[in-house]
Amino acid sequence: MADLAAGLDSVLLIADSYKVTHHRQYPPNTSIVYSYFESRGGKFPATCFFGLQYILKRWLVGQVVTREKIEEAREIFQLHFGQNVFNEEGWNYILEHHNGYLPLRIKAVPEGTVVPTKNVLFTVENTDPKCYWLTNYFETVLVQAWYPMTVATNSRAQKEIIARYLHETSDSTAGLPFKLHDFGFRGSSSVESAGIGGMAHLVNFQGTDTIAAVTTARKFYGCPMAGFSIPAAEHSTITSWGVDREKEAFQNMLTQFPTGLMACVSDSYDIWHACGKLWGEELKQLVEDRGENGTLVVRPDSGDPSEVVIKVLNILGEKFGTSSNTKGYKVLPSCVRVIQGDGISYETVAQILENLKKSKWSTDMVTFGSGGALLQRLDRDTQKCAYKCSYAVIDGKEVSVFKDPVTDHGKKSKKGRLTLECHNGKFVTYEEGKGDPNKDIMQVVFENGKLLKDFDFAEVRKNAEIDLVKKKSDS
Ligand SMILES: O=C1OCCC/C1=C\Nc1ccccc1
Repeated sequence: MADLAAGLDSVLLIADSYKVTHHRQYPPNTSIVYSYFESRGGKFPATCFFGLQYILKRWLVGQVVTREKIEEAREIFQLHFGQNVFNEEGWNYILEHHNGYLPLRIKAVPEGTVVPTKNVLFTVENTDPKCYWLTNYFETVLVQAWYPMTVATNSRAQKEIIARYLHETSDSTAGLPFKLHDFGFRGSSSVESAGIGGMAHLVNFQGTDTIAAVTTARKFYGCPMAGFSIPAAEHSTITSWGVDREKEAFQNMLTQFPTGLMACVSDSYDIWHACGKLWGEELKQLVEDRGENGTLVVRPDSGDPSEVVIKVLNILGEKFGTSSNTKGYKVLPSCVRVIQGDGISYETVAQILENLKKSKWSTDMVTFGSGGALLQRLDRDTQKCAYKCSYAVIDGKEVSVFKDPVTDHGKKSKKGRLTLECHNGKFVTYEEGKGDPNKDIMQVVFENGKLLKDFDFAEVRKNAEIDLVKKKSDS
């Protein structure tokens, strides 16, 4: 019996089923199919392009077509369709004439680039006229780039909000990279997607608890350590001491981690008592005497985020004292801070920061954690990501290809060969080959099975930087 477990790593088996039947459906003598990927619009006006390189390296680069995979696919598709629709000849041709390398050319905007929606982001075409059917075979896995780019876009939008409030209410934006911590590992749909999405968040920030994100960045973007975390409690490590020993549990955290940052979830029973009596009185001296850079980060984890964060700050301010920064906002001594990791999303973070500002607290006193909203509560429609054929060569004649549904002209697709150019800082997509290929921002990143451009994470982060941080004038 064939090995039933195989197949989960075969490039022949990562397409939607119907694509297996598409080689028979194009016009006779089709020699080129050229398609493009865009964000047609959606929640954010611009998309931070990220994650194509992961897909290329994970699935398409190298000698990905083998005799075994062809045999296996033939067997699986015979069972799956109950008839012979598999393009064995086509795949054998790739194996025999291209030595298992995929004869495709992919041009893409540099990873991390922020591009207004409705612009081309990458193009795909076959480089061997016999393999016209290959371009759209890989739509399925290439369109999955929607996920990392949408996470990066959503995460970046929150960075802009936090940066604005930091700029308005604190002495420095230096802490910005650690202001939104990834809490999303458990709420992700799989370890792989947590790695991809967690890595996308790290394009914009440096705080994460999603270990898969740093391992994925190491493997696919050459980044030895893309994100950082600190010693932190969870409810079990506090509640296991019993309701009458929360103080002992807190004291243990202070003695086990005597220097640096340490976070302690403090809402197991009564956060007001925890802040006012335990941290603010009985353990106050220990908190203030912690070693160099010793900072206790109090973590509420329930209640209305706006109300709770401000009330926690007010109690801690009462107990540990406050001073005023150069912008006139309240700051706590460096030995204590707050992290709010419950209910944080693009929709709520602005409101919480506005309430903080109204209460005259510096944004620098708080860090945020975000889980499901950061890595999971998004879909392909958030940025309306789509892949469409815009050009073909049939019987040796070039043709523009498009759709324009009478039932939704928002789904109208672009025509012809596309280039993306930048004119006085504005991105413009040229259709019908009317652009200047020498000015195309899109670069060939993949050709005939080889990765031609390997982005490292630092380059991606630089491309994705937000304006406020770019302007040196604001420090
Ligand atoms: O609450 C959580 O849910 C799930 C993910 C991790 C997590 C908290 N971690 C943490 C890290 C650094 C400072 C504070 C908390």
